[in-house]
Amino acid sequence: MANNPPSAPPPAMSFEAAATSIVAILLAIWGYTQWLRPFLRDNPNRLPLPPGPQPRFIVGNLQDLPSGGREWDSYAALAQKFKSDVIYLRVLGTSILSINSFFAANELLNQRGAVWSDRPRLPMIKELMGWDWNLVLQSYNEGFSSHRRIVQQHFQPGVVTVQYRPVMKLEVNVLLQNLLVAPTRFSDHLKRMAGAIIMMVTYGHRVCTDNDPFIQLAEEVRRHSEETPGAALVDTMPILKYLPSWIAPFKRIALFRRGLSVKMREAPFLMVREQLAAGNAMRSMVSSLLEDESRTNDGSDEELIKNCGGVVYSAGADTTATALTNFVLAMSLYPDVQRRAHAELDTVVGRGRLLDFDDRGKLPYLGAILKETLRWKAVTPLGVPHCTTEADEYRGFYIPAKTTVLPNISAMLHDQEVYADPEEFNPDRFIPEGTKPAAPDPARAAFGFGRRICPGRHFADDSIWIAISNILQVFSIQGPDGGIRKSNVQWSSGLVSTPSAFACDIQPRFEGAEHLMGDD
Ligand code: HEM
Repeated sequence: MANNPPSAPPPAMSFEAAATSIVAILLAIWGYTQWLRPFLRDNPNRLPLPPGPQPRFIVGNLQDLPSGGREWDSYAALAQKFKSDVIYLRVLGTSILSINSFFAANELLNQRGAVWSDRPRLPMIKELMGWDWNLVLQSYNEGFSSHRRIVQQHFQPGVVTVQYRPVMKLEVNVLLQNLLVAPTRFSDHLKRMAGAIIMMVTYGHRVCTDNDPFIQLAEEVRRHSEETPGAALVDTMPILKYLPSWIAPFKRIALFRRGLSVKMREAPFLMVREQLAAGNAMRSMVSSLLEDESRTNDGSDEELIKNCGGVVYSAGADTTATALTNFVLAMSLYPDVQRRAHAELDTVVGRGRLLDFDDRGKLPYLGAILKETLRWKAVTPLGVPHCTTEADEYRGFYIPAKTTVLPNISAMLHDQEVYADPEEFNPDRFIPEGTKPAAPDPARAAFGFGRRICPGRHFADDSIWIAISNILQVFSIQGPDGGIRKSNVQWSSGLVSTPSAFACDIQPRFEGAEHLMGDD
């Protein structure tokens, strides 16, 4: 038998290959510990996690995370599939809990507010885009309570009624005139009205033209915020934020948007400070805070005031304008609802004057339209994410500390058990009849929960009511010939979900209606 030649020794592993293997092993260990963490830490009784799709090794539920539009429906579908209103997902070490019923939201976010009211880290929007100053996204350790106290004080019901209602009436009158002159541009007019009210009460700035720089800035911010906070990969893998910009395009986008965040906070604030120095500032939230601050004279609160002005400006205008646009769409799709509203207005107020806040109690059907507007299409369908500060137990399930909590407001407002035929715009559901009680007020979910509940809700309620009631009093809204097909309108992702453009016809509904709209 011939001898086989001795085999060549295996080639020595190159340095690169060895390094790659070590990194891969370290990553696998990291992934494994991240994957196991919720079971190991703070879970002495080894409670199970809430129902949800089976996680995969290392990446967890990355592929199950809803994306690509209407994420609220995908979360609701997961809730149906797993027959549970709370759904647990784990993505690269981050725990996510989707809450899909008001019942669970009430038990967790309202009743256990001390633990369930923080905000998640959100590296994309807060650290890279620079929105960490914004109360809406602020954690407890980022100055939440001082910011919240100021905004709450300036938007409590007494202040809204006395100081802000006159501004709302004035700007609604401008809205009516704009709708009369250029009805097809209704969407711009609604944005302008919502922005103008906010600019006046926050900074004492009167919006006089469509080209107002602050309204345009707000619109630019809106155009660049069509992603749901927490949806970026860097939010679940914060380490990615250290990648250089040339291989991480999201960092270049974030840098551009950072500029908008700075402008939104700085520009109107500097305007008020200059006006105060010149002695011609109008009374507003920011001017009175600055005057108070100059009396105490320590200069330390300027940043706080700047932040509070910026948050009201960024949180208040877009939300209100979106609710009003949904209302216009509903009116053009449901002519019978509109006819009944017109009849109620003609009977109670007549056609001789514009209605006022005092008329509200006498107009139950209009009140029901407002509620149905907030229910039919949630303005913030996935709310703003909450975060748990410590581990908790719910219905025998273990909820890890630092879980990102997504309240599925849309699912709560479309719960078949609570609101029959939820896709239909039906204000009657809010009018009690015989022994049938009214459906629950959607405000219990639409404005969020617990310690983070929207501080602008009284203001939003008043401004939306006065706008829709005045529009209905003088105008009739119709879809274009052939009507609008509901399926043609799409709602965006993002914190605020706006409908895509649609056409409709808005005309005065009786002779002389235009004379009710006075010069402002
Ligand atoms: C239709 C109108 C509006 C809707 C549907 C709405 C909805 C919401 C929701 C769902 C939240 C999150 C609550 C939570 O985390 O549980 C929120 C927070 C907030 N809203 Fe509104 N909002 C509206 C109008 C306004 C207005 C007019 C203002 C102006 C004052 C405002 C200021 C804020 C602020 C500052 C926060 C953050 C509160 C915090 O994190 O502590 N909102 N809003």
